Amino acid sequence: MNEVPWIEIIVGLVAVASGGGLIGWLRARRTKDRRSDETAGGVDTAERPDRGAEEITSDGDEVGGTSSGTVVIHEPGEAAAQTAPPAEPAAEKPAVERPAPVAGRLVRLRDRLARSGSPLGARLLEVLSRDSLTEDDWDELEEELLLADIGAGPTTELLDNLRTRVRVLGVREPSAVRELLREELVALVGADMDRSLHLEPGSGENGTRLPAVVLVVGVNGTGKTTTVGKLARVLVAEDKSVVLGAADTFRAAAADQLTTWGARVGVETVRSDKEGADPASVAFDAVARGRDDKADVVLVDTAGRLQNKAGLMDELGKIVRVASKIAVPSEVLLVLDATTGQNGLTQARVFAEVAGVTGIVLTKLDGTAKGGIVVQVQRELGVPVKLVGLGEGPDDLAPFDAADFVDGILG
Ligand SMILES: Nc1nc2c(ncn2[C@@H]2O[C@H](COP(=O)(O)OP(=O)(O)OP(=O)(O)O)[C@@H](O)[C@H]2O)c(=O)[nH]1
Repeated sequence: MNEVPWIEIIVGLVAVASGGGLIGWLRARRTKDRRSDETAGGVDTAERPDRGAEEITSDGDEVGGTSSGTVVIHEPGEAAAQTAPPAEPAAEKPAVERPAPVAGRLVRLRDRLARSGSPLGARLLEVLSRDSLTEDDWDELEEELLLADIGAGPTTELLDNLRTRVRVLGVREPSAVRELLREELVALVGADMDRSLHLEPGSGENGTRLPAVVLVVGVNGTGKTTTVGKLARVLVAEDKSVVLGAADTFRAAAADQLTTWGARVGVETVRSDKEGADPASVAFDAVARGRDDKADVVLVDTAGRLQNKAGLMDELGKIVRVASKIAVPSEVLLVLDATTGQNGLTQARVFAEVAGVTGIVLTKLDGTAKGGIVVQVQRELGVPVKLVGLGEGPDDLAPFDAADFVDGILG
C-alpha cells in the first residue's frame, strides 16, 4: 500500500487555507520593493541632503511617480537662474545729457533776484521816482548802493554823474530817470571789458595741437567744483571736447563730485586714487590726457585752502608750473561767493596776487541783493567778471554781460 504523504497533505491544506494571504504577502512585498526603487527616482540618494523644500518644484508632488523626470532639484544658483528674471545687462552707461543752450541764461537773474528779496534796482527806482529829489533822497540812494556792495568810490561816481544828468536834462518822469540810472550802472559795471574766455588751442613741439588749459581757483566753499562742472556743460553745449582734472585732492569727495558732473555730459575726469595726492601731478596728468585725446579744453579744479599766502603760492604756483610743461593755462578763473561781500574781496586779493587771475566767476548771485560786488571786485582786482552762478542747477552758470546784468538787477 502506498504510504500517505502526510507531511505534504498538511502543507497542502495549510496552503489552500491561507493561499490568498500568502500571495497577498508576496505581492505586497514585491510592490514595496518596487516603490522603494521608484521613490529613489534613479537619483543617487547621496544628493538628497541638498534638496531644500523651496528647491523642489510643484512637480515634486510626483515623487514616486513615473520616470519622466518631473522631479527637479535645483542648485541654489540654478534655481535663481530659472526663476528670476533675466539678469540686468552689466553696468549700463547713464544717458549723456545735453546741456541747455548758453545764450540768454543771464535773463534768469531777474527771476532769481526777485525770489531772493528786494532787488537793488527796485529800491533805487523807488527813491528816484519821488516828485522832487531832496538831499535826503540822494543820501538814501547812496546808502542803498553802499549796502549793495558797490563800494564807496563807485557809489560817489555814479551818484555824481546821475545828479548832474538829472539836473542838466531836467528829467522827471520815472521811466526817463530809470534809463539814466541804467546807463550809469552799465558804465560802472563796464560794458566794454573783454569778458570772453580765452580758449584758443596752443601749439606744442612739432606743431602738436594743445588744449586750452583753464585753472579754477578760490577759497573752499565758494563753488569751485560746482563751477568747473557747470563750465564743462557750457563748453559741451558749445560743442567743445573737454577733460576735467580733479586737482582738489584735499577733499576726497571733490573728485567724486567732479567725476559725476563730467559723467553727466560724457566728459572724462582725471583724478588720483590717493587722498592728499600731489595736486600738481593730477593737473599734469589731466593736461597730458587732454593733449593725447586732442581735447579742446582741460578744466582743472583746485583745493585752494587759504592756510597762508606762502602755502597757497607754493601749491598754485606748482600747479601752474607743472601744467605749463605741456600747456600754459590760458585762463585762471577765481571763484568768488557773491554773498560773502567784503570778506570775499580780501580773499580775492590774495588769490589775485598769487595765481595771476585772468577772470572772475561770481557764484551765488541768486542768493544776494548785493550784486554791486561785481563792480567792486573788478575795480579792486582789475580783472573782469566773466561768468556768474545763478543757482544750484546744472545749467545755472551764465556768461556775464554788463547790460543784461543791469537789466536783471533793475527788475
Ligand atoms: N545758490 C547757489 N549755490 C551755489 C552756486 N554755486 C555753487 N553753489 C553751491 O555752493 C556749495 C559749495 O560748492 P562747491 O562747488 O562744493 O564748493 P568748492 O569751492 O568746490 O568747495 P571745496 O571743494 O570745499 O573747496 C554747493 O552746495 C553748491 O551747490 C550758485 O551759483 N548759486
